[in-house]
Amino acid sequence: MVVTDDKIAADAVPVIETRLIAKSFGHVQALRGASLLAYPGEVLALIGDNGAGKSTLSNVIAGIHTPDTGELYLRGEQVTVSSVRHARELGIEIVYQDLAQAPDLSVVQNFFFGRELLVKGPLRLIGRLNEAEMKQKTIEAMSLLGAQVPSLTAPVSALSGGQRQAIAVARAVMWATSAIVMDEPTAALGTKQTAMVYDAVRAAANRNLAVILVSHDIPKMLEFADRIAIMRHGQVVAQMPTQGLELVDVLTTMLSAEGTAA
Ligand SMILES: Nc1ncnc2c1ncn2[C@@H]1O[C@H](COP(=O)(O)OP(=O)(O)OP(=O)(O)O)[C@@H](O)[C@H]1O
Repeated sequence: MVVTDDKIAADAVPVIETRLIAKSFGHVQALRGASLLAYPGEVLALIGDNGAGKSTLSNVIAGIHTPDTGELYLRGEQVTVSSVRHARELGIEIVYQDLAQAPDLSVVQNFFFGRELLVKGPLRLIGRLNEAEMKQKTIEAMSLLGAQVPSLTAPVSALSGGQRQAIAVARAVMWATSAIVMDEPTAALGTKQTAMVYDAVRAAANRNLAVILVSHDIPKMLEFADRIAIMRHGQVVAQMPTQGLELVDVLTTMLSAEGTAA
C-alpha cells in the first residue's frame, strides 16, 4: 500500500527508490522484495519489528550490502552501488547508531577523514593538509545545523554522545548531495542529546536531502517524520504520510500487513 502525500508533487522524482530488493545471509532471507521511495526534503521513518529488514535495506542503500536481486534508483537512474565509498561518491551518506568515529581524532579530522583537503600552491607545500580550510568548512557545517561543541580540535572522545552524534549528522550533511541513511541515530542518547540530533536531522531534510531514519520509536516518528515506511518480514508493507496518522493505524497495519508488499 502506498498512500500519496499532498506535500509530494505527483510528478516528483524520488531521490532513492529500491525495487524488489532481495538479500539473504546464508539461509536467512533478510529482504524479500523490498520496495521503498524516498523524496527530497523529507524525513522518511523506516519502522518495523526486530528482524524486519530495516538495517539490511539501509545498508543496501548505503553500499554496505550488495543486493542479491532487485534494483536501486538514484533520481530515477538505475545504479549499482558497489561500496560505501561508491555510495558516498553518489551523494549517499550513512550515520550509524554506534557513533562510529575515530575517537582520538578531532572534530575537524573526523569531518574530513579519508577526504582531507590538501594545500594548493607551491611545490614545497604539496602534500600538506589545508587545516585552515578544513576547519572553516567544519565550522560552517556545524553552524548550519546549529550544532555546538566546546572544541573543534579536541579529540571527539572528549565530547558527549549527543555532541558526537550531532557531529556525525553534520558531517553526513556536509558530504551528502542526495540522501542520508540513519540507523537508530539516537539509540545511545539521553533526552536532551536526542533532541539535538533530531534538530540536526530536520535541518538535513531542509537542505533538500532525503533522510531515511530507522527507528523503533513509533510515537516519535509519527510526530517527527514526514512519512513512515513499515517493514515486515523483509518487505515494505506500507508507506504513508504521518499527517493525521494515529499510532493505532500504524500498529494495525503492522499486524495486518503480513504477506502484502507495497
Ligand atoms: N550480516 C548478517 N548475517 C546474517 N544474518 C543477518 C545479517 N544481517 C542481518 N541478518 C538477519 O537478517 C534479518 C534482518 O535483519 P535486520 O538487521 O535488517 O533487521 P532490523 O529490522 O534492522 O532489525 P532490528 O530492529 O532488530 O535492528 C534478521 O533475521 C537478521 O538476523
